[in-house]
Amino acid sequence: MALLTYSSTIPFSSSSSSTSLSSRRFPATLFRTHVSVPLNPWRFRSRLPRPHAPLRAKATLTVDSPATGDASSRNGSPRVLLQVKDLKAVIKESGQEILRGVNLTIHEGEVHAIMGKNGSGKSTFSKVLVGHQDYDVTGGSVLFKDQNLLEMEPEERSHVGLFMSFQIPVEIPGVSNFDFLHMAFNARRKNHGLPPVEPLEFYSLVTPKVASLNMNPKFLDRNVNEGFSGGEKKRNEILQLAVLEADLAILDEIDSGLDVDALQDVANAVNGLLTPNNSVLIITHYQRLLDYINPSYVHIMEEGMIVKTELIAHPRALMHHLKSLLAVLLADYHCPPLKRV
Ligand SMILES: Nc1ncnc2c1ncn2[C@@H]1O[C@H](COP(=O)(O)OP(=O)(O)OP(=O)(O)O)[C@@H](O)[C@H]1O
Repeated sequence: MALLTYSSTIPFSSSSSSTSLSSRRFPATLFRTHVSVPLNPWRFRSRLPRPHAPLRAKATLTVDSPATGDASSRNGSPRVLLQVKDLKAVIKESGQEILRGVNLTIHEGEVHAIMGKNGSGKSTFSKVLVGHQDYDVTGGSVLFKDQNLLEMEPEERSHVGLFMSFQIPVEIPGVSNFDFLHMAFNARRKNHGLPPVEPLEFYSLVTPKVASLNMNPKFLDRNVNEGFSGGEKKRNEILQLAVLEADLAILDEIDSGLDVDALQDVANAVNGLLTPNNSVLIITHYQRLLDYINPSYVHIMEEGMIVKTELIAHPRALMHHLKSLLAVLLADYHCPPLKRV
């Protein structure tokens, strides 16, 4: 396949640990990036059948991305949802340092994946984000939608739109799935100043989501996760995510223990949840989930730090990056934002 290779400077907002460039003005926010885009052979040989999979191009960053990002203030640029700077955390009991300066910026509309060896700190990072009691934060900052996440209780974090799946989902004896989802849904509405939704109306909202996950509707009557298989628990978590419509979903190893069919259902459901206004952070050991959910960025974690970030320029993500670039250029040259015509 022919390759069109070009070098360009694009703003890169996701971060790694070793740089802390200012993102205030345009020259400082630009990073030399080499992008290899496979030319689309189907365009020139239109009689050939089209492949089902989208063409993917990989961009290799030659300069680390900045720890900071200020895109929310730029005209038309995707809003920064999560901004983690130099985050350090220890295990409360032993004082052992696990996170040694994590930097990560996630904009709305992006899918980020964190990969890394066993024990590199991936799950600790996600648990620290949701405020797990086992860890103490010893340095750095975390802003979620411009609010200091580290000052919030775990429950508040979910109310402001952070959702996390668990490697081992919890069982809640005596509470049906339906009641649990209904309660969580109304709690979120209350947090947004909206009136509660009655059970009947909620039922009509939730059943299409159950169907889209290839789940039996009877499943709603069963107690939360009680007696569920591993795959059912994972689907149930994605159902919770779909119902709660989180702004940022952290999916910690949702692929572990799933067979191919369940993996596809879960991946399809996650893809179906993505909008230009929310984001997903996937934590995984395996590439296989990323074959079904296209990440915008893949980060590699080692010894409690993100040591490498790769931009995956599949068509949807590429559009997102181009939009960011345009917004940065317009803002720096004091142009009004582009309008749809
Ligand atoms: N609550 C805890 N108590 C004791 N040790 C812990 C705790 N949490 C994390 N650790 C240790 O911190 C290190 C990082 O663990 P973490 O679960 O974050 O790694 P991971 O990258 O998610 O690994 P895996 O891919 O195996 O899930 C490991 O050595 C682990 O044993």
